[in-house]
Amino acid sequence: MDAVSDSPRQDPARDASTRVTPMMEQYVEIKAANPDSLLFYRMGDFYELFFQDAEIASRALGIVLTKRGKHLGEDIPMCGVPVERADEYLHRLIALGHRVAVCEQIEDPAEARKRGPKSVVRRDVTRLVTPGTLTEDTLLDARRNNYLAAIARARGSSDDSYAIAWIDISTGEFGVAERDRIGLQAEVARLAPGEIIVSDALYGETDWVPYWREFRHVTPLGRDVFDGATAERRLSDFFHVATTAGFGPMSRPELTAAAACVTYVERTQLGKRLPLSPPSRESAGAVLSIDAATRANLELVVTLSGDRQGSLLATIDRTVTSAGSRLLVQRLSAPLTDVAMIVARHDAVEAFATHRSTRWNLRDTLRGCPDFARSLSRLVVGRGGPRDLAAIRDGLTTASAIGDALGVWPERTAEISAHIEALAAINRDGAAELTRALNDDLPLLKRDGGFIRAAYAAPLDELRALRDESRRVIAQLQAQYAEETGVKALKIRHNNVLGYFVEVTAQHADKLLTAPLNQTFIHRQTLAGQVRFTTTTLGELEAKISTAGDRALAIELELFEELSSRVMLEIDVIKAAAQALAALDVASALAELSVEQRYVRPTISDDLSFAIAGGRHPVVEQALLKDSGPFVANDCDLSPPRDKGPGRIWLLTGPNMAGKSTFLRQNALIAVLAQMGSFVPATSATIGVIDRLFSRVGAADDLARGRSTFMVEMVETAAILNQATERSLVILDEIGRGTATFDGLSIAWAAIEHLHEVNRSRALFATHYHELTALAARLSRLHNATVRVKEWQGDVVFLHEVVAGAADRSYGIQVAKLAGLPMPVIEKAKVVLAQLEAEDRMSPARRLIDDLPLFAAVKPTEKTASADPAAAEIAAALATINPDDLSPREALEALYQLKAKAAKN
Ligand SMILES: Nc1ncnc2c1ncn2[C@@H]1O[C@H](COP(=O)(O)OP(=O)(O)OP(=O)(O)O)[C@@H](O)[C@H]1O
Repeated sequence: MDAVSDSPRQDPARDASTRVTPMMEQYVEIKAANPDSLLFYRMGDFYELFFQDAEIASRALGIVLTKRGKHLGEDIPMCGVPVERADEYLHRLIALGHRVAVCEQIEDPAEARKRGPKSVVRRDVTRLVTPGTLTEDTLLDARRNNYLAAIARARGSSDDSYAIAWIDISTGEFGVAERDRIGLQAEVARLAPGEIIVSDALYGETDWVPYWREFRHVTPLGRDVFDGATAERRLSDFFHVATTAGFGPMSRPELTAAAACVTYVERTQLGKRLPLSPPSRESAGAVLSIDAATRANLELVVTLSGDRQGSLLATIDRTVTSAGSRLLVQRLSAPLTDVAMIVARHDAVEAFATHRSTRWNLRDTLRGCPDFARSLSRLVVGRGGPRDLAAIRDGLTTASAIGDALGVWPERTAEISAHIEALAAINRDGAAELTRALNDDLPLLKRDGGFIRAAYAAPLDELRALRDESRRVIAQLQAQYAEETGVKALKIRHNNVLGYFVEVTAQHADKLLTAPLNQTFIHRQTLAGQVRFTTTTLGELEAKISTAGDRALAIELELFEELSSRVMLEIDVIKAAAQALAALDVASALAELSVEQRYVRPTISDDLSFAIAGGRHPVVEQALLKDSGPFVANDCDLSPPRDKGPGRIWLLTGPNMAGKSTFLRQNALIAVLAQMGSFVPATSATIGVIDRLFSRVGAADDLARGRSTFMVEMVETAAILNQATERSLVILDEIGRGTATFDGLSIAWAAIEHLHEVNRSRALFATHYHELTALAARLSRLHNATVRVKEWQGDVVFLHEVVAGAADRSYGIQVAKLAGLPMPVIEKAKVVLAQLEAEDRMSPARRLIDDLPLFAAVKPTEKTASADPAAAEIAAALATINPDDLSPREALEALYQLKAKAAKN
């Protein structure tokens, strides 16, 4: 967006000969200080936009573009939005990628008038609105965190390292982590920030430009924000601490990213100190790493088309509060890897699952609990209203009630007890004070008044009585005037221009305009049908009413500040209580889900087991329930054979539409659910903790980055083969499908061997290349599985049962028939297929599978390794390699060396 001052016609300072109105002078000065934001300039009940801002906003918002006077001889384009609807317009502008500077009147217009008739009301920008720094409920999704993320880089001699810091200013959450480039991108995918800030330098780097393009809101910022040298000081200043050491050790890029976040937040909130928690450092490996492609493919929190509906999240979300819903998203996005922590979460879910009445009571109580963490943040930045205080009151009351109820629950687990402790720390007097102070029905804005309960503050009661009394007197006065004038229809009315006035219809006006009544009634205004008057008594009454009203409001506003500052004193306790309630909501919601959907508690272990009995796909199962029928449960066992060595790979073949992709995904989803602390859709599940989850399922062109479908597929496959470890779970669906048959087959073949021999991950591999099933004879941990179908009168019937063995054919033509391809096409296809199958018996691919020695170029299987000296040498070399310590380049180098060794022998 161009700055207004960039345009010569908009900068009056450049033409000293031209006189500029004082208001325009003020506008231009403020706009010049905020060149990259649209300026909402407050004028009475409107925010006005001028010049280029007006043109942009009128187009974006579909509002009328008008003119207001002249500037340097040209019309000034202008458009405006009413103050009470500003949030709605802000939302739309932010969503379109604009930033908005909100400029308020910071003094009473009466003060300005005192300085002279031509003085302009003082104005200043009170807030910069950007996508990552929103606090208003109307601008936020209640069920998702809205993160601002800062990315900082530290140049290394071999590899650069990166840090990401993230803040949700509406809840105060603050996290930081250091990662390599791939890990960083995985974190960004997990957090899905509303806005990313980066240094100008990193933003402009050719290598990074395509990545930034994937996001709607990336804000490049100057060196001062990303300066590593001042980072520690800026961070400790923000938290008013002498040093950041108390936050735990942080690397230089982490400090830089964290400091960039707080500096940006301070800038956009113009110095207001938000109630941020100190940065909590997330070490690599603490959570299950899921790269962006896998996250998208598995549709964890949104579907591939970006909707919540249809995602795993939507399927499992039974939370009853917004804060609970947000925590569920966080947990689903970052499953744990620590066995004890996962087990503690399962304990809590089990306790609530087995005790129905406790669960139901808890959920009932939580249902009425407002989103008080967000109210707290609004109060701190001075954007809170009476309803936010009420939310704190109700939140604290709920928290105390739940703390009391669960505090005496004999079945509470260690994790539940920790939450109860947080609830017990609440100062109950605070909630009681708010209850005494606040009315039941509250206005949205504090300036509307009327939110303090009667009998809470004596001076307020007196003023209100005076105001109300005067109103009664007005009603009496109206009756008295009607009597005196004989005009029954005489009314006393009020508007903002005249204040209180006497109104009669035109036909009675003469009476009041002539003696003797004109002694009392002073003419003010004549309209088409009515004539308006005032009287001395009415004027006096009006003054009384308005001063009483103003003074009452002033007292209410004072009390509001007093109550808010009392709340601020307890900020940490209130935040901890909100978090505890969210965690209890999640645990009881997952319990509700497990009972409702027959999920079971998984066994989590430290080994490499992965044994699912009767597993179901959570999303497909619920979708099928609604329309077609029951979901067929299937087993999956990738545990190491005889419980030794690495896990297995299942090679899944089967006709189209049989359910291969569903099976692959369901096992990945079961792992995610288990490690996030949920029960799982199965009859039993044992899972050795997975460090990284990879999936390559389906792909679309990535035209934005100039990649074809096949290229995307290969990039994702390369990432898996370069990074997966023995602890990883890999899901590969139809590798090689996007290219010519032989190329595809060869790539799929080599990928399976690599997975088996080098990555040694637990893996599921679905393919249409039935030739690959022959590999099971040579790869000891490769297991063939297929999805059963029945042929019935020339048609195919899908049984969706996964059994040991290999599929013999694809039934593609039968599926095509089901899809409604015209009969002549089907018949012709059958003829072509018969011909091809006859030739295929002689095909080079067949011969290759039969002839090619599978392990000519790779390490032999572990079974024979010890007997063969060459194999032993390679095994010894391999033993010195720790894949986790290798960069992709080093891994490739190591692989070349191993191949060279194998070739030499
Ligand atoms: N276990 C199951 N029980 C019941 N229905 C299932 C099951 N698995 C899959 N289905 C149904 O079959 C449909 C096809 O499944 P899926 O897409 O997994 O097949 P596929 O074998 O991967 O097909 P293709 O090879 O054509 O990609 C699903 O949309 C679902 O409705």
